[in-house]
Amino acid sequence: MNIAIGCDHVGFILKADIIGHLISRGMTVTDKGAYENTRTDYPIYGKAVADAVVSGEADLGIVFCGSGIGISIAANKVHGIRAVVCSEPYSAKLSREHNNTNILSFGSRVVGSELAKMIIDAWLDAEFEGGRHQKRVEMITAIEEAQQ
Ligand SMILES: O=C(CO)[C@H](O)[C@H](O)COP(=O)(O)O
Repeated sequence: MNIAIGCDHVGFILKADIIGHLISRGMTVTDKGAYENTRTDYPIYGKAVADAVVSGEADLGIVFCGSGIGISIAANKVHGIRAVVCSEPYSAKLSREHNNTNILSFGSRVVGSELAKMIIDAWLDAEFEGGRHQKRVEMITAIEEAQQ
C-alpha cells in the first residue's frame, strides 16, 4: 500500500517520526513535503496529499499540522477526499468502517508520536463496512457533484 504524507512546519517533526512506523508496517511512503520546518502554509500540503489520493498515486494519505484542522479542511476541498482529524484510535477506526475516510490528519500540538502510531494502526487495520454506510458515503459524493 502506498501512503502519501504531508505536513506544514508544525507537523514536520511528527511526520518524520511516523515515516519509520509506516515503513515498518510494509507501506510505501510518498512524502509531499514540507521537507523542513521553516514556516509555510498548510493548504499547499493538504492539497498535494489529496491530489495524490484522488489520482490513484497513493492509496491513502496522512497529513500533519499544528491542530490537524487546517490541513484536513484543505484536503477536504478536493473532490473525492474524506479527511478526518483524530486524537484517539476509536474515531480513527470508525472513520474507516463507516465513512471510508481516505486521509487521516493529526495535530502535532495535540497528539504525541506513540499515540499517533496507535491511531494510525487503528485506521489502517479497519475496513470500510459498506452496507448501509455505502449509501451515506454516496450521498456525500452527490453533495460534491452538485457543487461542480
Ligand atoms: O494548525 C495549523 C492549522 O490548523 C497550523 O499548523 C498553524 O495554524 C500554524 O501556526 P503558526 O504559523 O503560528 O505556527
